[in-house]
Amino acid sequence: MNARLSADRPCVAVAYSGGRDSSALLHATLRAARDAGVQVLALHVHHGLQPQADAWLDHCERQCAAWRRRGWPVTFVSRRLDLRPGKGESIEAVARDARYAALREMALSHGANTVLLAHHRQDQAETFLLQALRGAGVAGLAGMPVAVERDGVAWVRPWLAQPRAAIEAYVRRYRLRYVDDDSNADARYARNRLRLQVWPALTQAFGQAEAALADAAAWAREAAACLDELAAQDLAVVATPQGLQLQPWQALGAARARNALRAWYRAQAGEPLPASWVDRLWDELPCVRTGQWPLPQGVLRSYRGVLRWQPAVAAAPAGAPMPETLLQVRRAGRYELPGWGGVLHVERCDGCGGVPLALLEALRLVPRQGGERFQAGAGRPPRSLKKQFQQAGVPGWARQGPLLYAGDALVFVPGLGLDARAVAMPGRSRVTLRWEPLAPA
Ligand SMILES: Nc1ncnc2c1ncn2[C@@H]1O[C@H](COP(=O)(O)OP(=O)(O)OP(=O)(O)O)[C@@H](O)[C@H]1O
Repeated sequence: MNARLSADRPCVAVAYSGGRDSSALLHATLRAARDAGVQVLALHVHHGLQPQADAWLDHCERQCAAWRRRGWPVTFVSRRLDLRPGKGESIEAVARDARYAALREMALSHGANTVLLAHHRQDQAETFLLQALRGAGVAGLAGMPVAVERDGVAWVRPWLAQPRAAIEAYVRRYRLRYVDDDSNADARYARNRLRLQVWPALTQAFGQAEAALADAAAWAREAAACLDELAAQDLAVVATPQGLQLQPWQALGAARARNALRAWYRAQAGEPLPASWVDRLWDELPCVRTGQWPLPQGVLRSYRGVLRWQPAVAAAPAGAPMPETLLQVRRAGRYELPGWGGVLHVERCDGCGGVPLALLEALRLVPRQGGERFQAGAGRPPRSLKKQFQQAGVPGWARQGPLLYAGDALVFVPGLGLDARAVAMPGRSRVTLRWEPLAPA
């Protein structure tokens, strides 16, 4: 049942599993939408994991059809998933990610950019407890946000402050029909063990547990926001485009420095730094002048008081690629050189030095062999590469890229830049070069 949505009426989506909570939320949303002239999309995801999933989809579709016959503004949309978790992947996590992706895709393709989820106060309290039992920090203890914008969709949990009992009362009051998910009794899942074995005892001994734990999550959320702000202020001082400046970073003191490190790493690597790594780096960085710490997504390297992040390159499909020996550059852009483990960036710079673009038409890419001489600036003598690297403070691992020659003329050295003799060459359409090394996967 996929009635057409009218383009000129606002539209909101509800993630409708068919369970008690989302059935109540969809019902309440429809009652409000009916009078407000809003259309409602009921989005159902069939995970394809349990034998009953077909019956749940069927129930949801029929329930929406019944509401629609009553004149309620609902449109049912569903998506079947074909989940194939990789080795060692948690099926719960794979299903959750795929569910959110499917909900997003269904909502956006039907013109809704807000999706309502039926999480309530007990869900939030449980999340807080589960995070605490995993030893989470404040960001984890903060639990779920009431509203968050992600990938073009506003995910909203209008009932996050509602006690579970209020939703049960609503379901009784309107005699709503819903499906029961048997997997909720599966004790392999931590949330189910908490719900079945711990929650009844906890609430019996502490009557206010649900409200108190949800309040604690709200405090943690506020604290996490303060820590993010503090990290941003500290990083404005101790982080530069080169990396984290270790001396001022240590001077922040343990708590602030570790908080800043976590935020800096997240910004660099796009994922959180595990707590054990924060401890390790805090212990080791002050004692090591030059060091490297390989992580799954790349490598952290310290050199001359600066901590840098080098992301890993994607693994080559078959064996390591051979270093490229020739490169034709006819326009500005990004030239990937997997054999050299990096990317050459060619950027236009008319009127600001640089080398003529025409010089780069047939570049030779050559490894260091010793004895090369590089001229760092106009009027300065060419000197050995080794001396130039030392003087410029280029760490050993950043000296690995290819030397670029036009004929026999050295044009560019990763870490040092353009040779002044090439810069002196006449020609229009000038460009600068930049080498971005990528760590091996
Ligand atoms: N298969 C699904 N299809 C659509 N939305 C879903 C699905 N599963 C979960 N959701 C949405 O995510 C919310 C949280 O899901 P979760 O499984 O944690 O809760 P639940 O207690 O099973 O909720 P409900 O009682 O509504 O099924 C649900 O209330 C619903 O809004």
